[in-house]
Amino acid sequence: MEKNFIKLKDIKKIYKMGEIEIKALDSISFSIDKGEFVVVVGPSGAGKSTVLNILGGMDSPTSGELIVGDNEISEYSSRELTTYRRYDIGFVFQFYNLVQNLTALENIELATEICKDPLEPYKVLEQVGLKDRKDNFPSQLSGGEQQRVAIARALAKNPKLLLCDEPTGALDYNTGKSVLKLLQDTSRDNGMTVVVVTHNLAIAPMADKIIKIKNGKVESEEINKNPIPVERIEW
Ligand SMILES: Nc1ncnc2c1ncn2[C@@H]1O[C@H](COP(=O)(O)OP(=O)(O)OP(=O)(O)O)[C@@H](O)[C@H]1O
Repeated sequence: MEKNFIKLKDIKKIYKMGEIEIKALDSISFSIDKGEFVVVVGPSGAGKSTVLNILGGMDSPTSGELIVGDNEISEYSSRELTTYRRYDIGFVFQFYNLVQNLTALENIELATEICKDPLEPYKVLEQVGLKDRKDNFPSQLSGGEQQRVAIARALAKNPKLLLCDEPTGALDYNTGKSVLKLLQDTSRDNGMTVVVVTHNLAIAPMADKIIKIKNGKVESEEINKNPIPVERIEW
């Protein structure tokens, strides 16, 4: 595992709303190794989504540094950030965000069209257990299946980093578990660096590293030497 592949140093994010300043992130520092499965957990409003958006180049810090590999992302222009989002980052959102008039396979193909070194869309669909559903539209798939397509779409880009914002937020208990298992297996089997943001502290034991965030600060950072397979976690 490449140590400290991603580094956040004293990241602050202040949103100005007229006279009012909202400190979403108040000097956040932590690092992520290559291939690590990281869970970022904290209560609503803690700053989790802001961390994820900065990691993914969707937002820029007010101050501080974000380094990914040898690149200082926090210095990037908006054009460079576009390239970074396109080539280096896979996103998985709570509500899947699939294109409704494209099939499962077409959704994945569309994403790979703008990439440098994508994986074969059908193979990735097979990997997430959905090859038989390739010609189905999102409305013909269950929530869990749609989220699997969304994960396949993110993975097919062959990103350096997979970012997931409450990926099980819209799923029932067992479906949520199987989606988390897919993410955990993907990290293990493909050496993929995965960051999952959630308010559900119960899933923390499945992670290699747990970052707890509260009021825009890192409350604790814990390395888990023995991550538990998600199927053995109950909540
Ligand atoms: N674009 C924005 N403009 C103004 N304030 C914002 C903006 N985005 C986030 N905030 C504020 O920053 C703080 C952190 O928000 P963030 O969405 O990162 O929290 P979160 O931990 O992801 O919460 P949740 O679990 O509810 O999604 C909140 O007080 C939020 O209102």
